[in-house]
Amino acid sequence: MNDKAKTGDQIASAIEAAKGRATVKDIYFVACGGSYALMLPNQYIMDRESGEIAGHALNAAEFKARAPKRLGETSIVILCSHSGTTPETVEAARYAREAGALTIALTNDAGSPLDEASEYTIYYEHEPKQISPDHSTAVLTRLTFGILDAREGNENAAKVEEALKALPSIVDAAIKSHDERIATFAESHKREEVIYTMGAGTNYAIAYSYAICIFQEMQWIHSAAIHAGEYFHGPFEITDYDVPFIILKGLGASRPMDERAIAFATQYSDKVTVLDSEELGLGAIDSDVVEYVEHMAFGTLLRVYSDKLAFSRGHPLTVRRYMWQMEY
Ligand SMILES: O=P(O)(O)OC[C@H]1O[C@](O)(CO)[C@@H](O)[C@@H]1O
Repeated sequence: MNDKAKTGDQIASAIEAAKGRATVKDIYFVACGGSYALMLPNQYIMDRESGEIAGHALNAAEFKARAPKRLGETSIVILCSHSGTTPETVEAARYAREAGALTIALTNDAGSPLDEASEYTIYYEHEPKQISPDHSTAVLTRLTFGILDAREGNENAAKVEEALKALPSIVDAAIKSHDERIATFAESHKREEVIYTMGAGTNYAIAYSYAICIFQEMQWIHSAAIHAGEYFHGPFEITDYDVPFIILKGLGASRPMDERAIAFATQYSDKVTVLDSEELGLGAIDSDVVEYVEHMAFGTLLRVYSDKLAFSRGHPLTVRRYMWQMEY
């Protein structure tokens, strides 16, 4: 169990360090797999909220291979690895630190190689079927807004803190209200060989992590995350009456993209599962910031969906053929 007071202090220390830098031009959000997916909404936040600092979310190996020319003392590199051991992420931390960047790591494991390699570390809580301000994705959002506020002043930072406090009860209620739908989804999809996911804005991150971590990695179901705006530029050709999709409908700036994709997909496929932020109760969150937190509600709810699906398929979420079983 994580010490919540400690997480708050660690976030504050990292923000203080970011404030202390003479100039900050870039924040690189660097990780692999599920932890990389957590980074994507933060690039979105930087694009929407920062007038001075550019945000870049990158896979850790890509970050090092790309060797951004601007990387240096004007950079903050935020890394995340749940285990703290993913070699590419640890290596990225070392590389960024050597380049003079401020390195801030998020991990669930104190004393891990990532912790050792980074200047600042923030430990987070982990309970996939719940959300709280101390869960990884919320901690990252607090850090991003904290840095934004410290460097530029940000009028949405306080609203985000409030939204994160309101989120747990909204999500718990949404999970309860989906009880029957979760069971129906699991039974009706247990023999599917392919399930696509779709989203836009911050919710694309959830579509992506669900496709690569839940369907491909943990269920060995073929999948791909389709950006709702990109759907009409190739992927919609695979739509058919028997092709399943999960589509996330947000309340943010991307909602029209979601609506367009849902209208088309539901016309030609009989197997579209739509999760709507509004219907989940996210309408109660301040409309200025709902798009920065709604992906957390989708992520938590979908994790409950995957538990039930895994049970119906008789394929536990913990089984791997290759990951952690061999050299790769
Ligand atoms: O660096 P982390 O967060 O420990 O991730 C390790 C692995 O866990 C996952 O995020 C999910 O199992 C994978 O995508 C990744 O390879």
